[in-house]
Amino acid sequence: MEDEENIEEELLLVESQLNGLQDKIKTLLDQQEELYERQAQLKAMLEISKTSRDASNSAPSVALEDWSGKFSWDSQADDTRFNVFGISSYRSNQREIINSIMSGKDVLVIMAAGGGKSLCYQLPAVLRDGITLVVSPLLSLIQDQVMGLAALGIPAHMLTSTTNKEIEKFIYKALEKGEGELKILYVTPEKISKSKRFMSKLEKCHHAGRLSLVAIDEAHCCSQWGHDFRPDYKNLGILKIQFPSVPMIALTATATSKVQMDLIEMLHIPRSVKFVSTVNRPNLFYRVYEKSSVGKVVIDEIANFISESYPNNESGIVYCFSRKECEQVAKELRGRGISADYYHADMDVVAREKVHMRWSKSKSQVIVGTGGFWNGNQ
Ligand SMILES: Nc1ncnc2c1ncn2[C@@H]1O[C@H](COP(=O)(O)OP(=O)(O)OP(=O)(O)O)[C@@H](O)[C@H]1O
Repeated sequence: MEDEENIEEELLLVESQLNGLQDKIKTLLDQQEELYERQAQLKAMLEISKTSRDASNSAPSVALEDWSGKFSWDSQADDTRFNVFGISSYRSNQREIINSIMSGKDVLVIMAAGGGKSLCYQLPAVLRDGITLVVSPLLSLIQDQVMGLAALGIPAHMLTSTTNKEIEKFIYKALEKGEGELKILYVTPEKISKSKRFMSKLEKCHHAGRLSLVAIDEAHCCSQWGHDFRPDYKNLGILKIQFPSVPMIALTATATSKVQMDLIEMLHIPRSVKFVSTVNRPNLFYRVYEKSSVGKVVIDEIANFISESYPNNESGIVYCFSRKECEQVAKELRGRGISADYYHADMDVVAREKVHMRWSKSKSQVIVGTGGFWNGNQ
């Protein structure tokens, strides 16, 4: 009897010790989880910090000053800049980039959005004999560029799924036979990867010595490490393989050193001269507002923010996560008197074009879009 009591007593003691241990184990496991989480955060921070240091430390492969000296085309370039493009002076790196292309180099340009990348290939396109091929990912952007160039009197066309037969015929004749006036031809990457007919005409153009320059806009789309990888961009390497003597310029606003290395490899431009301009844009700032949990209130707040902060109908973009949300938010904003259109990947090309055109001509104030609208519309 006494034995049993002793055993029970000890059992209670062991159980209480076990409970104590369980608590300690739980605390330790919680601690371990927290440490793992912090370890992952610190590793990610280190990776980001290294990547951005590499990007800012990576000096151009040829000293900048080598490209800012005197060149035989200086006066012609100045004349074209001023009298054709209406630009009174170059911005940072533009002249050097233009000089390196005019010298026949391949060039990689990393320049902030709105920094003036287009001039870097459009001006050499005008100066050099022959046709410049520009690959750009978005139809609406291409349309803007072609309209802008036409307004400057520069013969530019686009060959895309929306191009009519007559223009297509004109472009093919210009490529194949050098007939008609064509200086800059815009295509989407699909044209390069999917149209054998186009590639054969381009080959003929090159063979006749009329392909003067290849420009790859939004070049970060080549890399699957970039934020906007496009499978068709992966095939653009064919251009350097087929036309090795034609200088190539790859332009982007955002590329980590990993993306830069990737796109240099994919486009086959290992000797490219690299120009990195600052991505610091002091005119941009973030402001964070607490979001209400009530959907209607959120829309009211967005609508109030737009009408109070932008009373003169200045244009802007509202981003949403899903396509359905874009449509709903645009509708709600319209209901509150704000001219808003939605834009997302489920819409067909014509509908997207229409929205982009309305927005660029200030016929609608706000685009409600998914991330896809960001590309090229910064
Ligand atoms: N040297 C310059 N002086 C004044 N304006 C310029 C100069 N270079 C370019 N611009 C103007 O700056 C604007 C932005 O240029 P551009 O569209 O080429 O920028 P971007 O770098 O291609 O931007 P994004 O990445 O958004 O496509 C255009 O209106 C262009 O005419």
